[in-house]
Amino acid sequence: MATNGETKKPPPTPSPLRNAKFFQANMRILVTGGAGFIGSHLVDKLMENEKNEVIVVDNYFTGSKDNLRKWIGHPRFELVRHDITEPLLVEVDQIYHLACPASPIFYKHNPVKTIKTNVIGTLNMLGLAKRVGARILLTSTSEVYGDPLVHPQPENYWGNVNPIGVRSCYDEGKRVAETLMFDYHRQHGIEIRIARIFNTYGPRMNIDDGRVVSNFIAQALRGEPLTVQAPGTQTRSFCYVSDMVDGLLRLMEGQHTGPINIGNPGEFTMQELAETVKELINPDVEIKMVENTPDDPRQRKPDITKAKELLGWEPKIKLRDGLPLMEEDFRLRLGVPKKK
Ligand SMILES: NC(=O)c1ccc[n+]([C@@H]2O[C@H](COP(=O)([O-])OP(=O)(O)OC[C@H]3O[C@@H](n4cnc5c(N)ncnc54)[C@H](O)[C@@H]3O)[C@@H](O)[C@H]2O)c1
Ligand SMILES: O=c1ccn([C@@H]2O[C@H](COP(=O)(O)OP(=O)(O)O[C@H]3OC[C@@H](O)[C@H](O)[C@H]3O)[C@@H](O)[C@H]2O)c(=O)[nH]1
Repeated sequence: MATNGETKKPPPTPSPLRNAKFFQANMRILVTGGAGFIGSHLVDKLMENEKNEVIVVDNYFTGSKDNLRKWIGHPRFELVRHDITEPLLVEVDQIYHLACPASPIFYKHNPVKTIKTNVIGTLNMLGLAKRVGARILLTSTSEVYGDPLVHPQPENYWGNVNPIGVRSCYDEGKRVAETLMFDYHRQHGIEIRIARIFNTYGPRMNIDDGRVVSNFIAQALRGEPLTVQAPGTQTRSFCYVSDMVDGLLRLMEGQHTGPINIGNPGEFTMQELAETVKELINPDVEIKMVENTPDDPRQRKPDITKAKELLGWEPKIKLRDGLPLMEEDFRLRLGVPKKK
């Protein structure tokens, strides 16, 4: 009611845009680290749903705008340069929290920054989730199992991690991030989801990322020796990125907090991986044994019983089928056409 003699104004008419298609979006989703390898594939999948608006925040340490170029300028998409060690205020319904360098070379490059990203960055994202009531999913890692003494690794295995080693900024950082997620869940009722991701590969990995699959493919295409780090008998299990994204979406949409292992249980020694890459991509290339780095886990293979039972998820793409898809992307980016 106007009490001071002014004429009462009718309420403002809503903008005509309110009725436009894009304003009917009913889920606003934040993806931290969305300019990186897994993050950008996740964004592609989220953007396929016309009811999603996607906001990516990234500091471009290991990610690139190029991974998101098809979405830049799209009305349901926003890209923000932001470092998650600083607070962030955005109104969102869900948070996929991926921001963190994942390649050992990059996460060891500035270990203090890596642990800040895992601890302060995760605190900031949990603070945001609490403030706006968003559900938050953390991409944790198989590295929380350290150099595992139980094989394959189920989620109830507590791990064998060196707390003062060169990898601890990452593996202990992710363990603290998981602790923070559960403390916010128990203390503040935040809806949480934790994925423990095992080695993932696919198109868009940085060519000089330093991880084993990208190294071997780039080396094979450049005609350089494949560098197997000694002893070469250490094992890993490799999941193709589309399978990974499918697992993350099911976890976010499902009813289980996790942690849930998401990975492909096919297990290979690094020597076997090198031989497979050689056979599929360049039979003329040499395989060379080189020195390893400290605390390299000797074996790793997910027990995915929980993912199968609770999420109805299991990987579909075998290593032999995934490697050629990644080869194609690397050939384009390196300018090495396939011989006829
Ligand atoms: N790819 C794997 O094999 C694997 C395995 C286990 C866990 N993970 C986890 O999945 C997530 C994504 O991994 P990826 O392979 O896509 O790695 P990536 O390095 O390609 O992507 C990480 C992204 O986070 C961004 N980032 C890093 N620090 C940041 C900060 N402080 N603020 C804002 N942005 C920041 C990077 O610029 C990059 O775009 C990571 O959390 C990683 O720990 C990956
Ligand atoms: O050129 C290389 C690179 C690596 N390797 C070996 O390949 C194995 C895998 O190494 P990567 O650097 O690809 O990755 P890691 O398995 O050590 O860590 C990975 O797994 C868990 C995730 O959380 C991490 O983000 C991811 O990098 C290691 O045994 C390493 O010694 C080689 O033999 N040659």
